[in-house]
Amino acid sequence: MSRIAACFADLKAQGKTALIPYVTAGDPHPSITVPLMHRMVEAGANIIELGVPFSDPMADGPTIQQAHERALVHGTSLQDILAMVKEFRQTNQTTPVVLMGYLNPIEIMGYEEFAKAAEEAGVDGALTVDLPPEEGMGVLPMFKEHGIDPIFLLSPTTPAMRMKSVAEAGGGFVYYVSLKGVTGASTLDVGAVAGRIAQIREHTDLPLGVGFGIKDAESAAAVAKVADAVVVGSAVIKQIEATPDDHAAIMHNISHLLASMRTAMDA
Ligand SMILES: O=P(O)(O)OC[C@@H](O)[C@@H](O)c1c[nH]c2ccccc12
Repeated sequence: MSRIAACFADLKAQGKTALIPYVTAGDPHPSITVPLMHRMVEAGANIIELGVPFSDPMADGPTIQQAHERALVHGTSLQDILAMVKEFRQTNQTTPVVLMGYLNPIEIMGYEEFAKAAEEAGVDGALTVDLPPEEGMGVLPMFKEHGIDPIFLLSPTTPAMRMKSVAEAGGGFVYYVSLKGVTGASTLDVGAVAGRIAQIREHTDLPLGVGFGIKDAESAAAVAKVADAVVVGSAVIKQIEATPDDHAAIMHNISHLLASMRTAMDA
């Protein structure tokens, strides 16, 4: 069983929902990323979404765009990120790590080489925003061969017919984008999300994660009632944005945010 499947099975047995924080690797400095990953697990994170910095993150709002820029200042590369995951795996063999980003850095490395290196580093999934499953024919078998679950996005505008094919092409979990727009939105209609989640469940047995616009304990708890996983990105990155030069404060504030979400989700 894959690490992601095991994680969801374990949570299901406990009647819990997965908490998935997103951080951009290398933001605000490469030295913080691995310790921050461990700290997030201690605070209650079940899966880590690790962003691969890219110069044109077109699905991201200003908060995460700036995270990419801060990480790129230090030249954080895909190779560096795989080394970070490897280091994380030295003391954590159970928490799944999903690389999250855009196709370009993977294309440059080469798909096969990436899949091999990612497997060796201990990566569990890859979410490439600009690779829709329809265009992944050459790539997806390679990912799967190396135990990398391809994670795909569904949106409020995805037609029912496509839900099934996207879910079939994917692995690990399905990521439902809660709204039309970019990351870091301030509005979240939990009622509308619940309706769409029910519809998606008719087409797949994969766990369903929801992201975009979850920013505090209250919104995390509300989404946890209808989904299998809650993804939180911009609210985490805002803690970095607040004190970019104070790593201890960043660790403390992110840990505090995630712990408050965990408590509310489990209540
Ligand atoms: O930032 P938000 O609104 O909390 O949404 C999660 C999101 O940031 C994270 O999953 C993510 C970061 N970059 C992305 C690009 C596309 C889809 C999702 C993402």
